[in-house]
Amino acid sequence: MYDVLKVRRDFPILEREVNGRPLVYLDNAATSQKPLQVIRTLSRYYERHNANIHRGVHRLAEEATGLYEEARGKVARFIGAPDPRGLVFTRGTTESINLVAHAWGRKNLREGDEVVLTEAEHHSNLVPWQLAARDTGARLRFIPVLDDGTLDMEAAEHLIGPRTRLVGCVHASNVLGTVNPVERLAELAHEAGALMLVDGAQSAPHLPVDVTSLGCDFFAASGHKMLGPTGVGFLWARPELLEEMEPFLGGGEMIREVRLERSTWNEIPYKFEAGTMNIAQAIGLGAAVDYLGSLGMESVREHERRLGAYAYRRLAGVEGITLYGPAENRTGVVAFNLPEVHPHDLSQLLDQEGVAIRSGHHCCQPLMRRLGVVATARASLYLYNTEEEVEALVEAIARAREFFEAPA
Ligand SMILES: Cc1ncc(COP(=O)(O)O)c(CN[C@@H]2CONC2=O)c1O
Repeated sequence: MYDVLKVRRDFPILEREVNGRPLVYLDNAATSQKPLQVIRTLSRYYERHNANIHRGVHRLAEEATGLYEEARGKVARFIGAPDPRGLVFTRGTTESINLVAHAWGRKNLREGDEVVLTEAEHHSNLVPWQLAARDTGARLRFIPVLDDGTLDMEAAEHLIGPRTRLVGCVHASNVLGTVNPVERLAELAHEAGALMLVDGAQSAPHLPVDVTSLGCDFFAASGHKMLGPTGVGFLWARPELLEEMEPFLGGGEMIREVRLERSTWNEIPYKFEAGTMNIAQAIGLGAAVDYLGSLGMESVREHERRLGAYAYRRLAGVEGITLYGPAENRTGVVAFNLPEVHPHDLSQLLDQEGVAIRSGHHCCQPLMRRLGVVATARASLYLYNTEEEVEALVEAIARAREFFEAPA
């Protein structure tokens, strides 16, 4: 394990006050804070190495290209990808999944084919497939969520069958905190001759990920949720799939030869990196991966498992509260509701006390309907949060209730 207080000194924003109170940042599922090592990497790149990449023949361009491709290798190794050619930089999870739905989906889905998703998907692993199904005549099927927040795997075994062409599943839910059995879903998908896509937005920052042992064919994640800057994420795919897929975006870099009527494509992964990429952000993500590697993802996972269980236990002691998701095998995401306080009102009152959580549907409206609510409050912990911050949350909730119960 690592020294959390020592780690916190790497995150200057955690020293902030908000509304006259120490910031208690518990909205990490939305975006994480950034360590000085990432911030300084971005500054140093712009101060000393900034140039456009790949085509330039001058020293600066060579340095920038080297840093960018070094970042690709770091991220590939971080997720256990054997070949960095399968690592495509994107803007984030949303763009990564849209790339698959367009560049693989439009080419391979036909009338009557099925894409199996779950009731717990974030809109970015649902809407792209709705659009692909609309355009190809394919049909979407959904693995139900059980009352305890886990997936109905018996139903999954019946839903995944000879018509299935792709199974897509969120690895760790941004609402329920559930870590889903994507390895088993990948087995079921492959037995049916289908591919497996994992939405890793909430797992890559929080769990050790090895795409080979997961058995998936596509893995998508966002840099800003794993200590990196906004504007960068990645899609990992088995290189042979990328070779077969059509380009997603057309333009510079992704071409080999361009004629007026038609063009040929660059090799992977560049076929999928059209135009000037978010160079500095990708290099910043490489620094974020270095930082996470210095802590060790097993240690990050263990810290969040313990702190998440502590938060779940302390919140369960709040009278009348409804907690969503399983008590075990969860990340540090805890969604909850109080009977008499709307989550938006609660989060505003907590903000008055310096406590930052999120309220709303969390881009999971179908899951909100499954839970029988319109919205929830959500605290989401990360590697730098502490038990004292969980206590601050519980105390701020108690004061918010007093505010609403106080006679007018
Ligand atoms: C499970 C999951 N998938 C995909 C995304 C989309 O990621 P990008 O926005 O980086 O493309 C998110 C974002 N999480 C949302 C964002 O804010 N709060 C959340 O829970 C997510 O939690």
